[in-house]
Amino acid sequence: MKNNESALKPTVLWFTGLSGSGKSTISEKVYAQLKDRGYKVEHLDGDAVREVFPTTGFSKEERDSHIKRVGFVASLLQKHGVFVVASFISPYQDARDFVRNMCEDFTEIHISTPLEVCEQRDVKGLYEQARKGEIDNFTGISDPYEEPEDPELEIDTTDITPEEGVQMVLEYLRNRS
Ligand SMILES: Nc1ncnc2c1ncn2[C@@H]1O[C@H](COP(=O)(O)OS(=O)(=O)O)[C@@H](OP(=O)(O)O)[C@H]1O
Ligand SMILES: Nc1ncnc2c1ncn2[C@@H]1O[C@H](COP(=O)(O)OP(=O)(O)O)[C@@H](O)[C@H]1O
Repeated sequence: MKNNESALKPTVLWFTGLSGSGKSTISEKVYAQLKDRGYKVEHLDGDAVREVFPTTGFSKEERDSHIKRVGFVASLLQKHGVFVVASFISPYQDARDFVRNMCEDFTEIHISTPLEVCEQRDVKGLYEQARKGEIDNFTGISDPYEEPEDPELEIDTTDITPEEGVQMVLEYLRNRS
């Protein structure tokens, strides 16, 4: 491994948080860092999975099935020694716990950037549409987000750079190995 660092133990790095909180930005960089260090790693992202399965909606039932399916895939990959970087809003505690219990090694990372900051960023213009009532069941506006009860790591991206967020994740992985 790079710089003779001791090997990191593969886990499912599960990024949860509001739209625009920074899940994709940080998780893509963590994915690249792990790959660069020679680890087997896969990235599962909400938007990418939903592009393949466009009929998946945003009711609790649909979100829960979607999260349990991708969680199952993540658990299989991790069991075979692959790091999994998963970024999903995954707003419900029971679905996240279901995935945690299914995985041999699970690391919940709450990207806890507050709603006001996410809404101000409005990366995709979705908050504006949700406020106008043009999108139903929008997390944080017209649908709940249940804050993780006991995440392994919490990162608020309001006043940090994406690189600082990545370093927090890598430091966590080094410390637990
Ligand atoms: N109603 C509603 N609520 C929340 N998000 C919405 C909605 N409609 C579309 N989008 C877009 O879908 C992305 C979230 O997909 P996920 O699979 O991560 O969501 S979930 O885990 O099933 O809750 C999310 O992407 P991110 O911004 O990357 O989180 C949005 O772009
Ligand atoms: N420290 C940070 N970490 C992650 N994203 C940040 C940070 N600071 C600012 N941002 C910006 O916030 C936005 C987050 O969007 P994105 O990663 O798509 O969020 P999500 O995947 O949670 O919807 C991006 O435009 C990104 O450049």
